[in-house]
Amino acid sequence: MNPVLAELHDKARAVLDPVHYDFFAGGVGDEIVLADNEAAFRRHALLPRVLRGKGNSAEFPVLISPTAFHKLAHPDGELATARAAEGTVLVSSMASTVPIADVVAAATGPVWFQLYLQPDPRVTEALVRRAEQAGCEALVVTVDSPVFGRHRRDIANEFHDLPSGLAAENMRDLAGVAGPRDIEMAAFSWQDVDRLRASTSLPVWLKGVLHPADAVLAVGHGVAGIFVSNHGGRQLDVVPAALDALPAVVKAVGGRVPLVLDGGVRSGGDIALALAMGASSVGIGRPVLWGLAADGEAGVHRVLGVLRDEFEHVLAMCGGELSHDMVVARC
Ligand SMILES: Cc1cc2nc3c(=O)[nH]c(=O)nc-3n(C[C@H](O)[C@H](O)[C@H](O)COP(=O)(O)O)c2cc1C
Ligand SMILES: CCCCCCC(=O)C(=O)O
Repeated sequence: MNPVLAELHDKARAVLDPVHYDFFAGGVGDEIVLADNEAAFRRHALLPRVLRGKGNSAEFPVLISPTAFHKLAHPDGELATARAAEGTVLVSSMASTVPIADVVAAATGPVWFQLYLQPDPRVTEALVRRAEQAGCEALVVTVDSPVFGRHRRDIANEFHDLPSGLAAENMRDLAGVAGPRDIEMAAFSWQDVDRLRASTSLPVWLKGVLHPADAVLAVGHGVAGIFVSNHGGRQLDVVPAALDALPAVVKAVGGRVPLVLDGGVRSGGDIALALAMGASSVGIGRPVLWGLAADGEAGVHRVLGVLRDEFEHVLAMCGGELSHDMVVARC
């Protein structure tokens, strides 16, 4: 891990309420997948190419993945994250503690809205209208959560509710219910994706696809792109690391839509590996939360800055381009 990210993580652990630290840090079950997401990067290496006469001209291929409840990390919450995002796409969680309109107003770059489809279609519809009116540029539908993940740390800590004064602000005053509604998890189908696409002109991405057959279905159902993700090891503890699931999805999709690799990315080298293995970009979750908890907007800015700097350095060292033939197993 980049040492600046490690330092921010240590500071976040020190300043956060331990219950909230566990909510952010924890995963499902025995946290095998949580650990494996990072370990998978250590199982691969890059063979750099030389004498290509190319530098580090690529765009910064990093998105901020959606994470809930930023005001648990810092009083400025998602406003600080949005201000720090600086041109990087911010995927704002439906479970944000700041309303989406205020997140977009504070942002310096594009904001996409992460959506859990809701059993009451009127609630989903109202959320989509809210995201559109706020100026979000895409919807990211999280499809890996038919039920809540079972997080042992949260169960042991009896962490069930937000502290008083905090709420999932996007859930306020929807479909006839005054005040914030609960976010509900439920099983949906491809028809629900079709219905959502028909209801909006925004591009619709799916987040939480691991099986290549689902990736092919997603392309067939007209999605704009796919997050290859196991939700940062928070949903099911028997799945592969996100990076290990990537190659089959890359092969199945064959370049028809962009793929975001999300889970365990902690350095510029990790970003380069994911790109060489076929991702178009990567998503980062917890490092942003550590930066936010440690130092608010400046902390998130620092996280993005060190990743940008490290990625550019690695890319220059690799001859300015990354391709699948450069990836080898680490012995
Ligand atoms: C505290 C926390 C809250 C999260 N909240 C959401 C969420 O509201 N919606 C969602 O789709 N994913 C959510 N995720 C998953 C992230 O979007 C992302 O997939 C994951 O954090 C990536 O792994 P990483 O933390 O190793 O970078 C959350 C993850 C964490 C750690
Ligand atoms: C009670 C609302 C929970 C929002 C889901 C947040 C999430 O996805 C997570 O991983 O945590």
